[in-house]
Amino acid sequence: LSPSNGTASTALTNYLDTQYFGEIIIGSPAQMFNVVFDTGSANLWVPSQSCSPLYTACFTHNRYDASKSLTHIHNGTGFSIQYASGNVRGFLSEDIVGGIPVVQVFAEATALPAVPFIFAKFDGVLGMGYPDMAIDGITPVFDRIMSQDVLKEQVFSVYYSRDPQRIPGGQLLLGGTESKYYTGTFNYVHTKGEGKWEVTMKGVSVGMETLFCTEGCTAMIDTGSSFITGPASSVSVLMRTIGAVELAEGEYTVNCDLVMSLPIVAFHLGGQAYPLTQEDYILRFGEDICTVTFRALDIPPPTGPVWILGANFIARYYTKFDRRNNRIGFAQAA
Ligand SMILES: CCc1nc(N)nc(N)c1-c1ccc2c(c1)N(CCCOC)[C@H](c1ccccc1)CC2
Repeated sequence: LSPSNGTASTALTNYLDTQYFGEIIIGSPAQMFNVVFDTGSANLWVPSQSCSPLYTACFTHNRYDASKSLTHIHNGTGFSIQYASGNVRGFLSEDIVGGIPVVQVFAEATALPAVPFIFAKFDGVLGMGYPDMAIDGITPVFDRIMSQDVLKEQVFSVYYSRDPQRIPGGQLLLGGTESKYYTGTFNYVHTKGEGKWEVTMKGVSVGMETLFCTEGCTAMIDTGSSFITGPASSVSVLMRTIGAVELAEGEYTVNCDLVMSLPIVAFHLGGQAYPLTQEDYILRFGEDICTVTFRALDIPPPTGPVWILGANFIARYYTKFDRRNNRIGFAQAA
């Protein structure tokens, strides 16, 4: 993250269109980590040198070694965070983070469950959510950067490529938008104003019919999720409508020969429809396995019920997260 004309850009790696992450450095001398820049959470954590080697997932990732950093400041407060796909426990530390030097309180993870972190191609997570979402009331990285007044705009934009071979696999741009990653203009939707990257969705349509969320519902725009998730009741009907079969818990596949005949699924946000074609919501693993990138996921109140629009949505719609105006902008991704 090196600020130039009031913006700072980080290239992202795209792993199989399902994981997108970029590099940050922590401490002096610099220790490098791959992290997901995650709008669904608001804390920074990386695996810790003091994570027991019994946790295979720690063993197979870069670990922060406090004893090797001259700028490390001890904290030691307990930390635990819950994601839809797994949770992480550890303790707090403080050190210099990133190219834009911010002194940041972050968590050293000492308990990293093998499922799912053994599948993570990244080491840790850098939450890009609002401060209200931050565990232990820690000021998030982006808030610390905003308070340095180095950014042209108090926004950040996310490009996720739709082809794992494409270089770069994506981009996080702090302070503005990158014109080469979108076409047309931005349509904006205001956040629900509860300190989350959440908006009111007006409906989910399959083909010409609005079948779900017909009375309105909540959608989280989540750069940390691979897929689109929705309430199990809606997603199971959606899957039956497109002829998908449930493979594992909440996971669906379709016969690859039928992919061409699949309907358009559209998400109605802020007076605009955001359609996904079968190319956008089918992942082809090899010749004959076509998985649907919608997952059934019931998130209990008060957080849920909520639809989560993840990487496969963002790959189609270049997304601008606007903290100045508490709104999210979408444009056709290039
Ligand atoms: C980024 C943190 C996070 N933040 C939010 N808001 N939601 C969720 N679900 C995650 C999360 C936690 C853990 C893992 C994850 C995602 N993964 C997906 C990366 C998505 O990269 C964009 C990978 C994966 C592989 C196999 C099966 C399930 C998941 C590794 C494990």
